[in-house]
Amino acid sequence: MLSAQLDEYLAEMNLSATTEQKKQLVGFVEMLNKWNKAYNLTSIRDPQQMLIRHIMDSLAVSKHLVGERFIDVGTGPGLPGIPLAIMNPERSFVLLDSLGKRIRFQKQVQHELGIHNISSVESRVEAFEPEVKFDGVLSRAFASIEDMLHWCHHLPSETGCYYALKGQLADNEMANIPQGFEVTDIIELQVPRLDEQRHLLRVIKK
Ligand SMILES: C[S@@+](CC[C@H](N)C(=O)[O-])C[C@H]1O[C@@H](n2cnc3c(N)ncnc32)[C@H](O)[C@@H]1O
Repeated sequence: MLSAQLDEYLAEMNLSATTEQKKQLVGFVEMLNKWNKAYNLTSIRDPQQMLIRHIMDSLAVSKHLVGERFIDVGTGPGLPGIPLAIMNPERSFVLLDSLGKRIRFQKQVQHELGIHNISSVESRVEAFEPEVKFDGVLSRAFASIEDMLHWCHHLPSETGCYYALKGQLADNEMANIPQGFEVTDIIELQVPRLDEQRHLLRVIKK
């Protein structure tokens, strides 16, 4: 059931996946569903809705990414980082969250599903000092854009940028982009079976 739906949604989004990648995406939904009862990972309880609201929602940004090294800050159970890592095996993803139980879940996903291009870090983002900076700093449902840019100012490389996954854009949020940063793109995203606004904001340091 889930895999038939996944095939349909991937085709609608014009994304192609190998049998192994599809197995991993469905496996991730199944693990979210199983661990959710004990770990409270997401308020969405129905696996079919998880597929739409978590997996496809994350994958909607896949074709807009540029570069090789990414960090997903406030990733929670690994969103959007894990679906993006599965579909972009040539890129690496650091999944950062301050809550230990979410990190434990991600490590189990990595182990059970054999995802080799992710590493999980338990830290507050403000305290995390990476050895090598990132081409892309991603976040979904993490903070206002203003706070995200303040807290993550030390993470992108010279040519790196921020990708903020947003629902409806709030005027006051857009008016509060801190000095020294510039929104270069506002991209409307389409997620199959989701009749809600989704946007991707790309921001650079000026
Ligand atoms: C609402 S959840 C969003 C999870 C996921 N990105 C998603 O889209 O479902 C926000 C996450 O940010 C984490 N978080 C909040 N403040 C943080 C900080 N300063 N540093 C690292 N993680 C933080 C929380 O532990 C939580 O898992």
